[in-house]
Amino acid sequence: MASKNVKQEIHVLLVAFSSQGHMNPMLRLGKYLLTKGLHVTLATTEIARHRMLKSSAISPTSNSVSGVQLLFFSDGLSLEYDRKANLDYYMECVGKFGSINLSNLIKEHYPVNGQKRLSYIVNNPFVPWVVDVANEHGVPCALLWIQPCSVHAIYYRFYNKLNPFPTLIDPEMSVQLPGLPLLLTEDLPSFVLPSNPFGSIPKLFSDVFQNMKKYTRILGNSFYELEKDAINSMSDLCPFLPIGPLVPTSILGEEEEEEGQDTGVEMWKAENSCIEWLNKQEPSSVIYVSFGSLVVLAAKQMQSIATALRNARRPFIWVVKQPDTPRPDGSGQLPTGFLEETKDQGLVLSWSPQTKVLANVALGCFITHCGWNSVLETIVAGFPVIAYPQWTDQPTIAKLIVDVFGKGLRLRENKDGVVSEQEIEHCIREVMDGPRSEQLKSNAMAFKREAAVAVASGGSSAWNIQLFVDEIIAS
Ligand SMILES: O=c1ccn([C@@H]2O[C@H](COP(=O)(O)OP(=O)(O)O[C@H]3O[C@H](CO)[C@@H](O)[C@H](O)[C@H]3O)[C@@H](O)[C@H]2O)c(=O)[nH]1
Repeated sequence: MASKNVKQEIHVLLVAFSSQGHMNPMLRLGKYLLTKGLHVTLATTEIARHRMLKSSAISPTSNSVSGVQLLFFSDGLSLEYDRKANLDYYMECVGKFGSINLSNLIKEHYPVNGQKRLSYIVNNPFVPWVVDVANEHGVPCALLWIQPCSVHAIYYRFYNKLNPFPTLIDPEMSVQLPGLPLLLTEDLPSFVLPSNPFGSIPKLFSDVFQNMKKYTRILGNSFYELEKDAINSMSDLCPFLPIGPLVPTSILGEEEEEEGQDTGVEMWKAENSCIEWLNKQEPSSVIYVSFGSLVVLAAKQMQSIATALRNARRPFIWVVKQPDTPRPDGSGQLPTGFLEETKDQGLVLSWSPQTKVLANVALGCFITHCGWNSVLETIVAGFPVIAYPQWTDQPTIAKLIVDVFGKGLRLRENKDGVVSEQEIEHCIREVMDGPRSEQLKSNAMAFKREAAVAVASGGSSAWNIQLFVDEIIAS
């Protein structure tokens, strides 16, 4: 009883960049910490609050999700400012104003001589300045790395100049790093390549990876059995503590939470009626296509996906998220007539309840941009994927899917930079019922079982979370 009272006085502050794919793993970590009796608050920028109110993920009077308290601070920009179109300036403002405003928030909510003592801060890599704010307040800070450990291992070696990376300008180059398969240019995270147009991200990562020592722990949204070679390869350099997969409890096969409280936030309103439609489809028959929250595909690419889906003559769900501002070049738009031609075959949604879709037995395969949350969700759900990576960590994740996890195929672009309809149709056939289908499905099922073991009591991730909780309590 005495130890429970001690735990109840321990407050942990999680700080995340405001996108859905960044906040959700943090919230799921927060939920684990809550179950251990800690008090947990998640802080992010005001723009997230604005989007969550719009999608009804929170109400104007609520200040918590799944028991995790929410706090918001300003990034110094107006809510209307087009952050996506000005990424470099946006990142600069988040760092400059976010650090001042977060520091003030900490002073206000955890006053030095007050009742609430802030014991620990956890931030994600896209708000790296948080570790300095934590130091300023004398609070230990851990990093939650929200991409694969393999990507962490590449960046760590690249930004600390530990391994000879050949001239990255050479399109024929390859790099062999410990614990990883041979990586070609097409397999590397786009931010290390000279073609990367966003100056702010390499600068941000360079700071993060040269300053890993500021953190007490590097936690990771992965699990040991999934990336053991990469995780082992980092043990002497910068130990990585995998505590994932941080996915909703419903897809993990644990108890369902209340509607809308599945340990996550929804920045866009999901079209839940698709579940009823899915329930009417044959098992393992449906192709699910989604490219996450950020990617907008070129008009030609939309055309070839549309043709491939129509020709595949299988049921499908395609998430086509409308860009915030319509593009005059037609990117992100469905070809004319597609909806009418396929109305008896499939559904096009502007946003899906993805984790519920992936948990449905009707799902056969997922054509994905390889966002790490989506890929972890398919690992837990246990079916194969078709990888069409676009940027950032996605090329490396596609490489892992094909060559390390052995649970999917990668779409190849033609010389015009487009994946043809024939290529998409071919991969769909291969994954659904081609000669390699059984092996891909069996590998996918094996990782599903391993993921379930990792998070269950006594499993590798459950063990690591307890280790971290013990460190927080002892701090
Ligand atoms: O219709 C949809 C589509 C997606 N999702 C959810 O949205 C999240 C998307 O996350 P992710 O798959 O990681 O994609 P992004 O939002 O694109 O994620 C960004 O952040 C990830 C973590 O850093 C990186 O791995 C990606 O490359 C980067 O694009 C997932 O949880 C999905 O379940 C839905 O609920 N409905």
